[in-house]
Amino acid sequence: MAFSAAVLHFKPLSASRPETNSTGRRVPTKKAKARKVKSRNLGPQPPSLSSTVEGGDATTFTRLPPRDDFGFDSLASQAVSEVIKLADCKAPAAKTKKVDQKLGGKKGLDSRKGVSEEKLEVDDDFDDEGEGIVKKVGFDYGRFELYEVGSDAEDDDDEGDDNLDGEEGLMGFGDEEEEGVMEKEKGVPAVMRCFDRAKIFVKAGDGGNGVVAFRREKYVPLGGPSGGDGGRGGNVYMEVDGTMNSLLPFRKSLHYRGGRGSHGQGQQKSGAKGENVVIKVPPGTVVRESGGDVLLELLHPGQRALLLPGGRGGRGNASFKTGTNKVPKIAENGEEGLEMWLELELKLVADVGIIGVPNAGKSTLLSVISAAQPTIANYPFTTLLPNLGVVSFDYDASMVVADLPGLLEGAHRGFGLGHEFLRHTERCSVLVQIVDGSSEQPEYEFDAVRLELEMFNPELAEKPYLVAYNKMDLPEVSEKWPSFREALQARGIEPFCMSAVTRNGTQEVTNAAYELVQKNPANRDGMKEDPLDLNYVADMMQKQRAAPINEFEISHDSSTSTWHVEGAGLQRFVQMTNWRYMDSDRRFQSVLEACGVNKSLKKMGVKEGHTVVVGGMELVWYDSSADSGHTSRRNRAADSVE
Ligand SMILES: Nc1nc2c(ncn2[C@@H]2O[C@H](COP(=O)(O)OP(=O)(O)OP(=O)(O)O)[C@@H](O)[C@H]2O)c(=O)[nH]1
Ligand SMILES: [Mg+2]
Repeated sequence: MAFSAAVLHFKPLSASRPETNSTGRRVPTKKAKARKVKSRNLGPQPPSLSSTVEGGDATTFTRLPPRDDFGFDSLASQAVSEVIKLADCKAPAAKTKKVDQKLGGKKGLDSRKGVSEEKLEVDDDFDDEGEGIVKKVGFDYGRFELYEVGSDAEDDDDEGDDNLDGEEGLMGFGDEEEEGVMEKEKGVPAVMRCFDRAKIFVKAGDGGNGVVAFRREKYVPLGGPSGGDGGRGGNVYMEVDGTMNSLLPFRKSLHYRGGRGSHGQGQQKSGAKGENVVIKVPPGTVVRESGGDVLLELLHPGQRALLLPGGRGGRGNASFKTGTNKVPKIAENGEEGLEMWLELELKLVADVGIIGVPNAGKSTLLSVISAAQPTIANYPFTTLLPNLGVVSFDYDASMVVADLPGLLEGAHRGFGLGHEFLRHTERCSVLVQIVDGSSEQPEYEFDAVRLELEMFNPELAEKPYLVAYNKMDLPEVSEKWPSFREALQARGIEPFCMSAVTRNGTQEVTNAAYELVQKNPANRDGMKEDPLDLNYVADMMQKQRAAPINEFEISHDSSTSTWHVEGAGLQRFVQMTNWRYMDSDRRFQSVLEACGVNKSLKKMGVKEGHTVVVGGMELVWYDSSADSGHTSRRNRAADSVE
């Protein structure tokens, strides 16, 4: 019980050390009770739920006080917070489901039935207006312009009219229209929104606690400390799974937590490691910290990145044995695992992207040049989610081709399937633009799609591309081919013609696309760019966490006479301090002294009785140079123990 007077400046309020007598039994005192009532909880509490519960198993060898000394009130409060956490987790999921159902039901864009319902509703009211637009913009999208009218009519009539105004429709858009864009995106069915975006919560496992134990064996007197270390918490990994092609699985599972490390045991047994969590994502996934920067881009199947390392296991008392302290009664809590919210975004990784207005024959082309079997039908927006196909050539070469959903005027502002899929073209090295030969004015259609690309992202318009005029098997289409060809040749573009249905000319288009892919290694390389160190995120986190303990900041609130000492290293030290053990207090004091906290506080003018908050732990300052000096403090300390 000999406390070093020179270091005892603080007395922890929020986690009082259990009072014990020389046999290790707890002797409750009035003072101890009073202190318990006074204690305040700020931030993370040093004694954790599991340390109290699970650590109990290992205490058969120890001189720990009985559990009820320090357990139940904190246990109860922890249990409650656990329940709240679970409820919190469920709430957003339930909410999302409701919203999804609502949107799916109303807009009905994700089913064929929904599409026809929407059209019927709109056809009666807006038929005339619809035709007007078609003439103004100069090409016929068939009936799909009615989506715009329908969704606008529902949300905001005026805005809908603006958007349908031909000239403005392509170029002009002000703030009001920008707001409209947001509304448009909300109208996209959930399955499409979740196809390439997700938000998830990840948490690495907490480390297990170390324990205090002593060797008890016949014929081995004074066996010495034998408390084992806690096990490491489970890591969180992210791995690219080549068989996945969307982020839809994340709609249902939002939370990913590494397993907790087991606590140490007597006889120097270390706890087992916590279970790792591996989050599978499709190739082309971009990982961002929620609302922050890009952390990772995962492109190739099999790539595995360590995102969050599990918390370190706390050391048992066997690790604290020194020449001067052969019976250490101290062990650490396991380190808490890091946690964060992540935003995932999927950008398709394909060599060639097939773009064009709805119904142009994009899916038909993919189906004839690759083994992919996308849905093909004679109505716009058959393709809602991109399809990927691998085109193999005779000479052991292949390329990945993506059939993207139809683009229409205003797509850059979110119309039609808008932003959702323009983004996918960003990763393609080469674009193949299919022009629907059966449309009234194919040249206008060609221009409109190019304009949309440019408006969304000028870099897209600069990508190498080729033009394929489709549906040549129809007589009226082949009639228009010479004029279309001339129009494009006049602008220095040499278009291809083909019939996707009869496969005439498709081979030429694929060969030309492959040549373009080969000629543009820059794009291809850019796409396959690998971050060399996939564990960079974990390293960064680890670095932040391992901040030196002597790096801290002190702020003073004079109205409440409170001093706040903040630093990542200190915070971690406080979290890992297990206040149940007798020597923890002493170690805590000496660390504060050694890392310069006491000195800095004295310099800044801390006075006896002031509150000092260190890493969420609230303490009261006792001045060592006060009248009665060391002796009185020693007495006070002795009082509280005996
Ligand atoms: N006659 C003829 N019809 C074609 C040709 N290519 C496609 N079609 C037809 O055009 C319609 C639309 O074809 P899709 O391949 O679904 O068109 P898409 O561009 O994928 O359409 P979305 O997915 O809605 O954007 C289908 O009925 C096809 O049979 C062609 O070369 N000739
Ligand atoms: Mg399609």
